[in-house]
Amino acid sequence: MNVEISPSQVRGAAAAPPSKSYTHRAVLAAGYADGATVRDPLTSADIRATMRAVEAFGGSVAEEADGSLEIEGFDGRPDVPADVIDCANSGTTMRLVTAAAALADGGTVLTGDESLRSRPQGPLLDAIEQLGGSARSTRGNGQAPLVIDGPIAGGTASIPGDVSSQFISALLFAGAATDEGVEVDLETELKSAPYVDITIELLSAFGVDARRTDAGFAVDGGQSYAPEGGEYAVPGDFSSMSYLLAAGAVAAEDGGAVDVRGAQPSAQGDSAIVGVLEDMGAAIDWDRDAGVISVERSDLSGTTVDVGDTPDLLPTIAALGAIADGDTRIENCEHVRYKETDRVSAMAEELGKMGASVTEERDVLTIHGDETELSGATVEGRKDHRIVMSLAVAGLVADGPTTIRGGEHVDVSFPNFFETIEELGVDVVRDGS
Ligand SMILES: O=C(O)C1=C[C@@H](OP(=O)(O)O)[C@@H](O)[C@H](O)C1
Ligand SMILES: C=C(OP(=O)(O)O)C(=O)O
Repeated sequence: MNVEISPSQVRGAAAAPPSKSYTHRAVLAAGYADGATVRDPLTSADIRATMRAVEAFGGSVAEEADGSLEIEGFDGRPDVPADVIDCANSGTTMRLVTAAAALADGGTVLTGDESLRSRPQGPLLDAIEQLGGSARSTRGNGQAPLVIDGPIAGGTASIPGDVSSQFISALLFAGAATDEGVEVDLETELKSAPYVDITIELLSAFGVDARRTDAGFAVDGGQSYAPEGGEYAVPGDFSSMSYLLAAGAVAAEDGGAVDVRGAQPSAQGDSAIVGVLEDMGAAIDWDRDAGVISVERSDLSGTTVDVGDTPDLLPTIAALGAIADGDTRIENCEHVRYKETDRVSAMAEELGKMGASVTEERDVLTIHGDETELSGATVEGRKDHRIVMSLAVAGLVADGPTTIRGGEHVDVSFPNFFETIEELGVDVVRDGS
């Protein structure tokens, strides 16, 4: 689907979708449990991949009329799946489910779409081997399709921390259900660290204790998953909010504001978007008790941001940088190249098509706002939800309409993104409709 965004002003209130990271974890944790109710879940393509995995392991997932999920679990011992598990476009699913598969008494085969089959899995496969399982990439290149044979008993695994934090989250989830527990020793500095904090917070809500150690992380074995009261409620998603807040900061109508609801504090590192916008000069206010962030249109200036902890914010910050005055330097971003697409190159090239002046280095992306006049263009969403949504923000203030190819990929994390921005006042035209 092509989506055309015309320069627009925005105003009013919007609800953030529920967090993708928390929903994946809650669905899988309910699977590890005897069962649980997950309230306010995100329903999206990536989450459906995790639901399919829970079912493949012998659980069941039913969506209730109020949107909550009634999940029957596999109680710490996954069945050997009757078929290949298709993780589609979801890295979180593939990593968390690979480690769960290592608990099954037999083999599991995991695959995904072309993008997911190009993303790194090798360090997690090595870790499973260190824990006594067998784990291999069918092509021997560290990428899916993957074949995992369990069960593992637990032990110590060392792993690099700078490829994906999801490997560590996966080992903590599975480690709690092993006999011996799992210690994860980090071989390098940890990137995307707040996502492991999300894991520890979620595990704790399910009665599972995991902790930081001097060497990395550890979880005792023999623990049972059970959320208090049998249910868990998912908070709002700050990565998704970043597009709405950015839209308000660049295009709120004079005297008006954009209010984003669902912004209760949690372990999400991407709440850093509020500070980034503040640093760029946005008039932004976060009422943490009410869970509402209000932002007004402001003249933005460039800033320097380290995205080591917040890789998913890179596309949003790059779009903001193309609108701001001066240089915006996005540092520590090499791991952002291992996502649905290489997002560092993708943003450099697609914003470039709109007239942005950008310098791309391996670990740094600099957008030269002073040398940039954004004009409408046809841009490629790269089958990547975050590239699509960020380019839509840039399109709000470009000179003329911007056509984004592949708009349907927002289905991965924010299925009603275009409806939401339309309600805020954005002129959106889908496929000539
Ligand atoms: O654990 C998670 O929920 C996620 C971790 C991050 O990935 P990496 O740890 O691979 O950087 C992030 O980019 C992804 O969108 C979600
Ligand atoms: C990288 C992302 O997710 P995943 O790793 O689950 O594919 C994302 O949502 O930006």
